[in-house]
Amino acid sequence: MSTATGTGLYAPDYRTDLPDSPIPIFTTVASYREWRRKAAEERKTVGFVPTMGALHDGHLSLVNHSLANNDLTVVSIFVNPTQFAPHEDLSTYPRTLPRDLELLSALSYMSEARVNGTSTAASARGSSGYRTPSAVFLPSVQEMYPSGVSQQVAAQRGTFIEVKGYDEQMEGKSRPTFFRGVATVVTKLFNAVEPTNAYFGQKDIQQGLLLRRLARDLLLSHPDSEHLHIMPTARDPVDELALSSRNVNLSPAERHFAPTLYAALKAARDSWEGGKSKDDSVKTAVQLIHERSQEVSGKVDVALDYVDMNDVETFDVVDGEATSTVGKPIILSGAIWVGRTRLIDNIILGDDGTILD
Ligand SMILES: Nc1ncnc2c1ncn2[C@@H]1O[C@H](COP(=O)(O)OP(=O)(O)OP(=O)(O)O)[C@@H](O)[C@H]1O
Ligand SMILES: CC(C)(CO)[C@@H](O)C(=O)[O-]
Ligand code: BAL
Repeated sequence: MSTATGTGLYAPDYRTDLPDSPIPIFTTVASYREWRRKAAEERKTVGFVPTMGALHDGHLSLVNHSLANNDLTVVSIFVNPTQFAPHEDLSTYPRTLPRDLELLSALSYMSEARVNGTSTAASARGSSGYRTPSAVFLPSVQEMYPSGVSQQVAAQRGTFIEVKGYDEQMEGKSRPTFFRGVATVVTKLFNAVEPTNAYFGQKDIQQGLLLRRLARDLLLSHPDSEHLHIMPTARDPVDELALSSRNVNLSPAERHFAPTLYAALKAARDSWEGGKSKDDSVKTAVQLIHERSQEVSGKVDVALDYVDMNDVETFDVVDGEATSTVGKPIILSGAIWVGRTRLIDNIILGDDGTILD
């Protein structure tokens, strides 16, 4: 696999060196559109799971949701340079395409028609009743950014999308150019892929909600905001660490510590649901992270980025002493550095059924 060193963007050129895969791979927008046109002629629904690769069971849970609810399922793998700040980990972001393709190829969903033993299988693959991922979209950096690309906002040229007022809290506060990059690339991916439904993970809750707003504000139809689904976070079955591509970068000691973030959020949730103020609830989480980091001092470097509670609609920070917001959905989220790996997680307090699918 060659590296497009000329761009300095650590972009493998998959068009020249593609691993074998039983799933059709489209490396250009034109070739994908040809396939998409046929799907439209056949009136097939298309589910879409955008990813940056290094797939894990969290991604696969999104793909399984798509397989269950659409005739066809497209997965994109694109490590988007513009959502990484210049000092962030674009160069070391895990890239595991051959394994990603193997994992996707092993997925299979038995459609209801097959389960019920009827012969009217609404299947994506002939009449067998089994649905498997239909296509992998693997665009190049050059095609995704025809006007050129830079991680430095000041040096960027061409069209970028910003979702004003919703990209500066929580993750946006720590990563001020992150959502500009995400909103831009996802708009491009939506334009190329033209999905009926798109699937995102709760682990990146601000991203999912911001993209719903983008779909609404830009009057998108593929997908419209109601077809942009946010699915629950998949976790390690034993210690509940949120699955994440970057977890592979954790040392054994760091991996052991990593579930502390979710434990801290759960402690804050219990405090809040027990009637304590927002300030006290957040303090409970921060205290737990602090105590556990003392226990591993000298072995694991831990740095708290933030723990906060934000309104699910406006993303405004919940008023410090208020308990009057109980009953209204709130994002309780946090980020910590464990060694050189930044972990994020969240819990929705009082989800009223409008946030997660
Ligand atoms: N544990 C998870 N459960 C459900 N969805 C997830 C999980 N982790 C990631 N996703 C979702 O998968 C999609 C692609 O995410 P991405 O490729 O960035 O993986 P990631 O694990 O979030 O990587 P990173 O290490 O960058 O956080 C996003 O919609 C993301 O929210
Ligand atoms: C949505 C996304 C694929 C855009 O690059 C990325 O932010 C991610 O994987 O969460
Ligand atoms: N899932 C979030 C991708 C990122 O951190 O860049």
